[in-house]
Amino acid sequence: MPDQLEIDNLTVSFGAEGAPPVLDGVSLGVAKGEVLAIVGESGSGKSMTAMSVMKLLPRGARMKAGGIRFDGVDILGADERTMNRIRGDRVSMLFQQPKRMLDPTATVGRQVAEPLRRYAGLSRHKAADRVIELLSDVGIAEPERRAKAYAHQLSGGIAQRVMIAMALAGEPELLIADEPTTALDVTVEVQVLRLIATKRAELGMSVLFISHDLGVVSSLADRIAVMYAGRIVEVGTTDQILRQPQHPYTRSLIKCATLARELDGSLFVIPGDVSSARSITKGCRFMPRCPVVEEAHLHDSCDAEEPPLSGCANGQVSRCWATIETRRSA
Ligand SMILES: Nc1ncnc2c1ncn2[C@@H]1O[C@H](COP(=O)(O)OP(=O)(O)OP(=O)(O)O)[C@@H](O)[C@H]1O
Repeated sequence: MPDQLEIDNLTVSFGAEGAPPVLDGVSLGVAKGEVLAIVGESGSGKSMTAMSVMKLLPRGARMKAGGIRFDGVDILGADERTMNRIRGDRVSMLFQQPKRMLDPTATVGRQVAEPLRRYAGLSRHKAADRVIELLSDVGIAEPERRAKAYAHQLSGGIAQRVMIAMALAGEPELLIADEPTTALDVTVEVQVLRLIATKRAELGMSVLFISHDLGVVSSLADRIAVMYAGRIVEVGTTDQILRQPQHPYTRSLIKCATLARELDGSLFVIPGDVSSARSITKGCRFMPRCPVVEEAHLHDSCDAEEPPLSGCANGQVSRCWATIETRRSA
């Protein structure tokens, strides 16, 4: 059965012709009911991937190649009417700054009711009742009182619960969550992650979850895709990625993750800078920061040619010459 969401060789650029793409040949699939996390440092292309699925790329972005299909619908070829229906009904999105996403001039109740009236065609009265059910369903105490509140009267955690209520109002088939807990403190973050996991199980929806932190996604994701400088560098089940990471970048991200920090109390930062990596057109983009290139004596290979995404028998794939060498000699 084909995946519910299929991203195939997606390439996106900004600026002058010939500028290095911000997404370079990204291919990913999300099966129905699956949680796929995309993880990588800031600037790796996670949000661009998510916005491409919603066909909401910023002005100036050029899609150069590739295709996206959602439940068989060609997203890139779809007209605005089809896209509005998909966005309003079948695919919902959660963002990092929930308070900024809410309209400061309208009550919570009015904002949650809006999609119910517009897409589900509920009467004002029925929508108001449904709003209270939805707010209560996402764990908001005193939903009648909260429905009358404005965004500035909510904590970050309650605002994100309101956004989740809005996102789930139409019972979407796919939820795209772009760093939805980054602005929240740790206790609230855990609650929101649990809420997303519960709702995913209840509704049987798929989730594309974006984060810079492997620790955050470890409890929620079925599979993890690791991105670096516009490229997918590793994909595997959550267990494979956390227990047997193949790519040195994934191993560095594991060291950076909150879970690892909590265990040994130290903060790890990957040495070097990601900013120029996209303009590396010949060799491995991670090579200037790679901790294994010297010890594996692979400098020439890594410098000469970008490694392909290549797989183990268990389905895990990664883009690293050292891993390919190890597999070859095993
Ligand atoms: N409007 C824009 N104009 C030009 N370049 C952009 C624009 N938006 C994003 N980019 C480029 O695309 C790259 C990928 O951005 P993206 O937002 O997808 O990264 P990300 O992995 O989601 O990081 P973050 O967590 O910081 O959002 C950025 O490094 C930036 O250089």
